[in-house]
Amino acid sequence: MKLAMIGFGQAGGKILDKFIEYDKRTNAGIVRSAVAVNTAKADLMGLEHVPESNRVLIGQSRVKGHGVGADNELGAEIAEEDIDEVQGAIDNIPVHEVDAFLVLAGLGGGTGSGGSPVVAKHLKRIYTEPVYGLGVLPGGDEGGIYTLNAARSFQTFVREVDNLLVFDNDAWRKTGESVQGGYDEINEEIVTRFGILFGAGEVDEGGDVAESVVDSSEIINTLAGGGVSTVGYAAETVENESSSGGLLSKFTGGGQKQPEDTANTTNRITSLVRKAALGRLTLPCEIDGAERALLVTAGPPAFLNRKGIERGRKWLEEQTGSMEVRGGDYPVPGSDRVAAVVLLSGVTNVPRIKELQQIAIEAQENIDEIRQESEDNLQNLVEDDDDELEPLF
Ligand SMILES: Nc1nc2c(ncn2[C@@H]2O[C@H](COP(=O)(O)OP(=O)(O)OP(=O)(O)O)[C@@H](O)[C@H]2O)c(=O)[nH]1
Repeated sequence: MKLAMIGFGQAGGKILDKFIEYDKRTNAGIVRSAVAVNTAKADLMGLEHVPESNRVLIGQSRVKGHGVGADNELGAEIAEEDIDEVQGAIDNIPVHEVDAFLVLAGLGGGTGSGGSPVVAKHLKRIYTEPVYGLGVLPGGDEGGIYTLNAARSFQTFVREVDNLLVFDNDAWRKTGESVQGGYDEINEEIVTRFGILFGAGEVDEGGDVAESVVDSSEIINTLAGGGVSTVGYAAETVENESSSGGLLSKFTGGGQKQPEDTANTTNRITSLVRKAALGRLTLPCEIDGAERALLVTAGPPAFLNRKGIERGRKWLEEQTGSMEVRGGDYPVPGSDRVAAVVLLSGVTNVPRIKELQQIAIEAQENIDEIRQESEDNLQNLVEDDDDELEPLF
C-alpha cells in the first residue's frame, strides 16, 4: 500500500527517515512521499533520507528554530498558525497515487505531540484518502510532563485520525536501559512491523502471486472504524534455497526450490501466528475484544500456504472473539525468513491507555482547581480593592 508519510517532531522525523531507508533496502514500495515537519532546525538537518526540499521548519517567528521544549500547547498553536507552510509541502505529493496518509509523531514531546493532531485534522478536511496516525508513547522514566503531553495528545489524535497505530516505548526499553539508549533498535522494530504490514498490500502484479495475496483494501478495511491498533510480529529463519544471498547456493545448485513438507509449512505458520499475537505487541493489550484483525504471513512463496493462514485466522477469531479477521500472503521470494504479522484494530482492553486516560482526567481536574483558585484569588483582590476604596468616600 502506498503511503504519503508526514513525520512531525524529532521522533516522527527519525522514524520517517528509517521507513525510507527500509523501503530502499527491501524495495517494499510503501513510502510514496515523505514530508518532515519540525520547529527545531537541528532535528531537520539531522535527517538522512527525507529530501531536503520536503523538510519544513515551522514556528520560526515564535521559537527561532529551537523547538518548543516539550510545550505541546505551543506545538499545536504553531502547527495551526503555519499550516499553510505544511500544506505547501503536501501540495507536491501526487495524492492520486497514494492509498492513505500516515502522520508519525512521538506523543510525549511538544512539536509532534501538539502538531500531529492539527495536521491530521487538516488532511481529513481536504482529502478523501484515509488519514492514519502512528503515535509513539513515552517511556515511563521520561518524567511527568512527557506522560501528561502523551495523555492529552493521545485523546485528540485518536479523534482526528481514521485509526491510531500505537507504539509504546515503555514496553520496548530493555531492562535497566533508558529508552534514549536504544532508539535505533526501537525504530528498527517499528519499521519492520509496520513495513511488512503496509508492504503486504504492495506486491508487484508481475511478481510471484501467492495463493491469497493481501490487498491494500484489506488493510484499509481492517483499519476502518477507527480506534486504536496494535501490531504483533514473529519470524523464523528458513533454508530458502532460492534466497538471493549466500555464496553457498552457487555450490549446492541453489535456485532450485526445495519442496517443503506441507504439514511443516502449516505448523510453522500456525505457531508463528500464536507467537505474534501473544508475544510483545507494539502496544501491549489483551487481544480479546479486538474489533477487527488482519493476519499477514510473509516469506518465500514455497514456505507459505493457504492452510496455514486459514488455521491462523480461525485461531485469531477464537482468541479475539471478532468475526472480522482477514488474512493473506506477502510473498518475498529472496527472503530467508518466514514472518507473521498480526494487526489488531479497535482494541479496548489496554492498561496503558487506561492509565493515560486517568492521568488526563486528573490533570483536567487539577486545571479546573487551579483555574478556580486563581478566579477566587482574583475575586478576593477585587473585593479587597473595594474594601480599600470605601473609606475614601
Ligand atoms: N521510538 C522513538 N521514540 C522517540 C525517538 N525520539 C524521541 N522519542 C520519543 O518522543 C518523545 C519526545 O518527542 P520528540 O519527537 O523528541 O519531541 P518533539 O516533537 O520534537 O518536540 P520538542 O522537542 O518538544 O520540540 C519522547 O517521549 C521520546 O520517548 C525515536 O527516535 N524513536
